[in-house]
Order: sequence, then C-alpha cells, then structure tokens
Amino acid sequence: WKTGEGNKRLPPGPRGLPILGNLLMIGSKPHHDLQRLAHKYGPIMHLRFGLMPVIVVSSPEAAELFLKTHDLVFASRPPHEASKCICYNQQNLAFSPYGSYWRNMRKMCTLELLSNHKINSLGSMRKQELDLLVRHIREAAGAGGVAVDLSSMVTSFSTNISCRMIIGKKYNRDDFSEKGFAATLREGMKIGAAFNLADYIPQIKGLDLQRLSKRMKAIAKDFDDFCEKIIEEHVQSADENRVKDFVDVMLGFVGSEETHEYRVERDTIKAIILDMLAAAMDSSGATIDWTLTELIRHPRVTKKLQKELESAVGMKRMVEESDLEKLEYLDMVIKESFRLHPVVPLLPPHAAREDCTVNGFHIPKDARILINAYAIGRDQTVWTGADKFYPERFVGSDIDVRGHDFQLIPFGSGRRGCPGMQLALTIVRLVVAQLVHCFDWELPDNMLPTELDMTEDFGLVCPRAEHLLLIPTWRLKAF
Ligand code: HEM
Repeated sequence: WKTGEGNKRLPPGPRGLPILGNLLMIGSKPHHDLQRLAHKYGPIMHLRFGLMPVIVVSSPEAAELFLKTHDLVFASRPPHEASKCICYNQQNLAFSPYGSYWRNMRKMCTLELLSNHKINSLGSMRKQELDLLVRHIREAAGAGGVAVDLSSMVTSFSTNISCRMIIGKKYNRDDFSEKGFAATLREGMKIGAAFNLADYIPQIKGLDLQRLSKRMKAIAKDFDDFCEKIIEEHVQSADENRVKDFVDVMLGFVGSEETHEYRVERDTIKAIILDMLAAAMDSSGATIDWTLTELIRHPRVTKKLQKELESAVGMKRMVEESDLEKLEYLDMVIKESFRLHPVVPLLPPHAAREDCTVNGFHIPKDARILINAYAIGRDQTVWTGADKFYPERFVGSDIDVRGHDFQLIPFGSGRRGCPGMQLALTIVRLVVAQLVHCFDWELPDNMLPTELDMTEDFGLVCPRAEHLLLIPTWRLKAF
C-alpha cells in the first residue's frame, strides 16, 4: 500500500497480480466492474493496470476534488497508443496531453468550431436532416403496423449531420473503403477504447500480443487517405458562398499565424477531423436511443411529455429549435436519461501532471484517473431510488448536466469538459422532442416494455447493444 517515497498513503484498492496488476478484474463492462469494486474500497480507489497506477473516482465529492479543486493537476491525458498511431502522434484534442498545443487547439475548437454562433449557423442543416428522418419514419408508418429500426435511423441521422458540419458532405455506407465510412470510423473508435496492454506495459509494445497494432496501422492508413482527399476537395472548391464547415474554418488558419494565434498544420486538421467525427457521430445518437428506450418503458412520462409539446407547440406543426427553451419537462427527461445512461460512462482517462495529495491520499505523477460517471449517476447515497427513471426528481432542483453539479457529469467538467456539449444538448433535445411530438410509438410483436433488452455495448461511446425496433403512428393533425 505504500509507495517507494516514504509513508505516502495511496488510496485503498484490491491487490493485483505481478505485472498484470488488476487488469484481469476488468471485463467487457469496465464501468460496472469498477462500480462494484468501489462499493468495497471507496470512492477514491487505487488499482494497477499493468505497470500503471490507476485512480478510480466514484462519488460526486471525489469527482469535484479531481475535476475542480485540483483540475489543473489532472488536466492531462496519458500516452495512448491508438491516438499516437491513428491521430498523428496524439494531436487530436481529446487525447493530446496538457500543454501549449492542447490549449491552442482547445481554444480554436471552442471559439471557432463549436461556438454558439457557429452552432446556430448550422441550424437549417440540422432541420433539413431531421425533416428527412421524420419523412422516412412517416413513410414506414404509412404502411401501417410496420416496425422501424429506430436505432439505425437515428445513428444515420447523427452521422449525416456530423459529416455535413465537419467535412461538408454526407457519406454513403459504401464510400471510403470496402467496409464503408461509418464502419471504418467505428472500428477506429473500438480500438481507441480497447484496453491495450501496450498502454499499461509499454515494455511489451513490440510483441503486439492483442494484434491491435496491425489493425491500427491499417486504419491509420485508410483515415489518412480519407482526410487527404477531404482536404484536397476543400482546397480545390471554388464556391465561396457555401456555409463553412469545420475543414474550411481550419484551412483558413493555415499559414496565418500573424493574424491568428492558432498554429494549424495539415496533420492538425486531419487529427481534429477524426476527433470531431469520433466525438460527434455516435454520442448524440446513442443518447437519443437511450432516452426513447426509457420513454417506451415509461408510458406515463411519454404522455406527460406529449402534453407539454401539445401546449407549447400545438398539433399543427413540428418542433423548432426555438421551442426548446419552453420545454421544461423535456429538459428533466433528458437529464434523467443522462443520469442513468451516460454514453461516456468512464470519462477518457485524465493523467496526473505532478504528485498531488487528494483527501489525504497520495496520487503519484502520471497516474491515470478514471472518473466513473455511470457510478456517480447511480450512487444510492446521492439519488433516491437511483435505479428508477423518474424525471420529476428534478422538479425545483437546479442540478444540470453542464459540469457545475458533480452528481451529474455526463459531459465531464473543468478544463477537459466536453466542448461539444451545447451542440449535443441542442441535437438531443430537438430530436427527442420531434420524435415524441410527431409519433406515437409501440413495441412490435406484443412485446412488453419490461422485456426491452437494456444491455450496453461498451466503447468510447456506450450505445444500446440491441437495436430499438418500434412501430410508429403519425400524431400531428396537419400536413
Ligand atoms: C451526448 C453527446 C456527448 C457526450 C455525452 C459527450 C461527453 C464527453 C465527455 C464525457 C468528454 C470527456 C470529459 C473529460 O475528460 O472530463 C468529452 C470530451 C470531448 N468531447 Fe464530447 N460529448 C458529446 C458530444 C460531443 C460533440 C457533438 C462534440 C463535437 C462535435 C464533442 C467533442 C468533444 C471533444 C473534442 C472532447 C475532448 C475535449 C478535451 O479533451 O479537451 N462531444 N465529451
């Protein structure tokens, strides 16, 4: 329990095996395994993955200490083989270590790509894509009693708006490589989320025991070809009047360090393209999917939400983004969904930039910090009836998801908190409201809501393992 440096006390935790440490205690759902261990060892727990000390944080008070009180110490990311190989030596924002490069890119992403102004300027594009989604579902509903694969439809919608916003156009299933655009990107994300032994025992990296390195190199090559093609198309494009996508904005900064403070090179653009696509493509879609699943399991909540929409929007038109601020119950439903189903259940690892003492425990430099947002959202000591979906718990409460309230941190908090939060909240609220307002939903084959499979598929983003199949019926009076 002691470090080599005198009597410094590490947080409690289970004993590990030589070399592997506690790695074998972690299965296919790490957030569940770590939640179980935290019940035994406490909210600040010490494990060892391979040769690396890992600190697991599982309560709001502890999360506040790491993400607010000592935010600057824990604002880095550890070395990450997948990002090194695929994202140009960890030049992506999400995994780049704390320092001037990260600060510069973070500022560019926050002020130039994900600002409220930029998000608002893309509103009509979101509307077009959402209208298309509703049309497809309505066509299926027209056939009467036919179930649609809502998970697939929402995922395609989310992929399409992300691609249009970031690289200016949509990609078909079979574009890009033999496997297809989205499948290749998702494979990259799966590899990024995998427990790669080389990250924890760097000495055995060359052995490539899990055969990840070979796959990473193949994907890195595909991605590089893809990003090069995108950049070339943007450079060649003569249309000055089109709405600027993220690649246009970043290309505008290349070689203009004198007028802008951003130092942007070709590899930077490629790393940020991949980062943004990976962060945006599945996260909002998975959240929408989980929210609709809970609504199907709780018809009372759906009815109440439909009533709110009826009185705020009326039955003669669809929901607009400008309606969202009036929809208080929708806000509670979304918060409750984020609480039970944070789609990034373990925040990407933070890294300690120096030794630090937290709550009397010694946290060594370079330790990986895993914040278990899933465990915090289901903490029985914080939430009454923690496993129940009950949006009314937020009536009269000012707890929100924006990172000020550490009992609910689906977007993280502090310097590394999600810069895409405002965009994600707009998309999730709008799509959930639209789908609940335009359609009634039923389960196929007389299935009961209690029979819905709630298994998660763990990755960088954690969607439902099974697709949500539902029968839609059009509700609105007009058109
Ligand atoms: C429901 C949707 C989303 C959720 C739940 C989510 C959640 C998160 C979380 C938990 C983090 C890590 C915070 C930490 O380490 O403390 C994060 C980081 C990040 N997110 Fe999101 N996110 C979502 C959507 C988006 C979108 C739409 C974008 C951009 C288009 C985005 C871009 C990023 C980036 C670039 C980072 C890395 C920030 C850094 O390390 O400095 N996210 N997100």
